[in-house]
Amino acid sequence: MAAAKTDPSDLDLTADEARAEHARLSDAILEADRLYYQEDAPEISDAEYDRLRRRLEDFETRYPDLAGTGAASTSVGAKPSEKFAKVRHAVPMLSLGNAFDEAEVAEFVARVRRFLGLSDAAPLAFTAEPKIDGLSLSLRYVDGRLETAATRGDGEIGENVTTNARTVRDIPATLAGSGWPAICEVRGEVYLSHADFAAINGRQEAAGKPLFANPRNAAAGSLRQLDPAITASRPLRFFAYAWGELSAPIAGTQSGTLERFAAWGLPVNPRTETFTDTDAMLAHYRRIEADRAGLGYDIDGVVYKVDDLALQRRLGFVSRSPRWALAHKFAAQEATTVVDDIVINVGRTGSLNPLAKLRPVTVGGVVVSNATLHNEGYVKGVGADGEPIRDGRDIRVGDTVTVVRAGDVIPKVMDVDLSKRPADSRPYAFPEACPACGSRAVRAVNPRTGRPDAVRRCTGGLICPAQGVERLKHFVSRNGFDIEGFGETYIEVLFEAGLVHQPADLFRLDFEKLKDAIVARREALSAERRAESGATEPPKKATKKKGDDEDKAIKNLLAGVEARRRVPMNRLLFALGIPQIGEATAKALAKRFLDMPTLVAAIREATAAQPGPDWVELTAVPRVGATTRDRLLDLGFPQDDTTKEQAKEPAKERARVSAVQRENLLAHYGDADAVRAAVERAAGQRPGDAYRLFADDGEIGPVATDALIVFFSEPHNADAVMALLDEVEVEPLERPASASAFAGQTVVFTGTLEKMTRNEAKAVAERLGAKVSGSVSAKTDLVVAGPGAGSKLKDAQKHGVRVVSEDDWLGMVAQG
Ligand SMILES: NC(=O)c1ccc[n+]([C@@H]2O[C@H](COP(=O)([O-])OP(=O)(O)OC[C@H]3O[C@@H](n4cnc5c(N)ncnc54)[C@H](O)[C@@H]3O)[C@@H](O)[C@H]2O)c1
Ligand SMILES: [Zn+2]
Repeated sequence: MAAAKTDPSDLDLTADEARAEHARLSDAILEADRLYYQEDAPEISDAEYDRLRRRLEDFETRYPDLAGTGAASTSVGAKPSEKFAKVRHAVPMLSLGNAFDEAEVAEFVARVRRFLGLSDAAPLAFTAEPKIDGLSLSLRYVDGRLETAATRGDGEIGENVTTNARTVRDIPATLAGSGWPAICEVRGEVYLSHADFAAINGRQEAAGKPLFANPRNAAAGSLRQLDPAITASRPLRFFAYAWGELSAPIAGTQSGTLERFAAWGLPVNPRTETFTDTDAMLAHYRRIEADRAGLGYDIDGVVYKVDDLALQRRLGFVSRSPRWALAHKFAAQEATTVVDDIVINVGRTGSLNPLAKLRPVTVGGVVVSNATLHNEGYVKGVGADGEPIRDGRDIRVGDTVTVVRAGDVIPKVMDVDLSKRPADSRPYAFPEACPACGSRAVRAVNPRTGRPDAVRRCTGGLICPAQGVERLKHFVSRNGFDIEGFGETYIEVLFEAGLVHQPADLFRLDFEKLKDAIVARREALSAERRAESGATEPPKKATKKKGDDEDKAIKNLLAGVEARRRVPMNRLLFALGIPQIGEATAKALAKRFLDMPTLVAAIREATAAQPGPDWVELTAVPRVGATTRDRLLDLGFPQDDTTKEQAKEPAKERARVSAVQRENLLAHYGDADAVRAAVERAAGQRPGDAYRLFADDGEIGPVATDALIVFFSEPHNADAVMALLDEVEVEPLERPASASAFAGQTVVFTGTLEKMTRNEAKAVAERLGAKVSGSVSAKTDLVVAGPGAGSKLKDAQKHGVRVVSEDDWLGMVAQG
């Protein structure tokens, strides 16, 4: 096969040493396979994995006695996960032989010709197809209808993912056109676009869930789900390029088959071409490699296949792969360099993102000098609790590291070469204050695991310039202050102009300042446009008419702000954008604490009455509620809750935990002794009542309590809230009136409303229990019409729906 790249030190191994090394390689490959295929979470790079495979092959060439003796020598993929039903493939799903340079491709072509007894001059066609970096899927169509979808698994037996595959839009439920065999097994690759991958990871991050390392893992993780609703929410894509069982032949060539696939509504990769000339084929490979970053999805090479299916049959298979195909992989997108510095970027959601400043190095043709280090957990080797972090790399300034680029995703630091670590290096001290605003930065405890989150976040949400724009947009948004006219653009303009840093600033705007900022922005924009179009003449003066319109718009903005100086407490709380405080929690807080000074004082008291870490951890054990927790703290963890004798004793009886709780406690702490010790420690760390007022309220709970404490402990935030309270008047909780005369009615607003904005009108109607609709039908109960109402008014008359003026409506509302 490939030119042997044997490590010279392999040459003089004793038979025992060779066997041991062979076993080590085989184990390393099987473990990497398990992590990659079963867990969708590889721990080594693809290039590194390919090196292991290649070394195993070379080893077996060098020591023929060992050939085929390790489990990895002939394995494909990994065993199907037990989570799924199994599907036996009628035709096995194999791997592909690899080539890493052009000489190996030439060798492959020569080998095929030799095997077929063809002279160098005899024509021989190959298809060249992008090698999509996703996961392969076999779709069994019976009479044109999708019957089963299965992953590759170990090549013989795959996982049944039919329900999930049906949610993938690229996969037709029925084949289009005609002429497909009654049994038609279509194979291809499920993948994710770069854009969708980024969106999924964005959502994972927002939900505090682990991020996917790359689009392939995200695609595999999304398809291999027990809950098809999750698969359906991920925009998976599909390309067809192969087949399994067919009850009748489709075409005589690979390319002909792909054409038929396309006619049946199966997506086929548009960059597939057929070549009879090796040089032209390699030129195609280079073009695809050059276009790689712009494709929008990951590919890791080009697959060449003998086009003629009769010749494919003659060529047959070697152990893991067909003899008629070859995967020509792209040059490794990785390189080794030194970390000169580690710096922190603050993300728009306040995450402290570590970035490695690298000694510049060329990776896959691009000079790289920055690479992401993901989060604090990744940079560090051990967590605050002293436990090693699962994916923690312990990366230090001065370290020699491997940098990997995948598609157009930002380069990342993968591995540290510990043998090159300077003797005086120190673990990186991750900052505990936000570099953008100086507020404290904390790692929230994950309520599901009781462990700190891998990401550290700035707590200065209301004043942090790195997050400011996002926080302010949230503040004015519909479910927050709902300030009429304040779209995202205005917030950006005012933030950039330095007029608005924190919510209170919105209420301190005046006409002149606002106008200056808007005019400056408009002039900057038109200057930019002129520079782009190369025009040289000076800007036109704004006309009088335009100026008047602008003044009117600014007045309207200010009126929108004034209209919100009175705000229900729950809206204010939600608008602050405190992590974990959604609309429901904001309502619960407003219900319990009635006004802001009372709430702030209660949070201060709760802060002083906080529990110790062991109490918090106990609280995080799933299904252990406040009542059970307190019983445990009072009475200890029971020896055994199953014997009747013990259950009779009143104390033991009261200390009982349910079977599920017991199991969860044991799973969390390890064994009964560990639970007992933890409960004892927690008993000494109980919080005061001021804390429990929040934490034991079913609607607030410990997670929100901690988030409030973190938020209000940051003086910047507390000051910003006080500044806001100086500007606005807080009303008590906003309640939906269920018994109103409008409950359950459908109301339509039309024409120009003069006393309220559309949003306000809608909010009022909804608060009274009405449904607001955009069109008039026989089901409409009431139309509120302002001046200029048109077709909706006609519709109302047609359907005999009651029509009232805005004033009438306000009168009706006032009466309830
Ligand atoms: N990082 C790790 O720990 C790790 C572990 C295992 C595997 N891997 C990666 O997987 C590769 C080997 O695994 P493999 O056997 O799954 O893949 P392979 O590279 O040997 O190629 C076979 C696969 O290519 C895919 N493919 C994409 N486009 C194709 C096309 N047009 N025609 C045919 N096949 C196409 C199919 O899914 C097929 O199963 C490694 O080279 C490595 O990149 C990485
Ligand atoms: Zn900050």
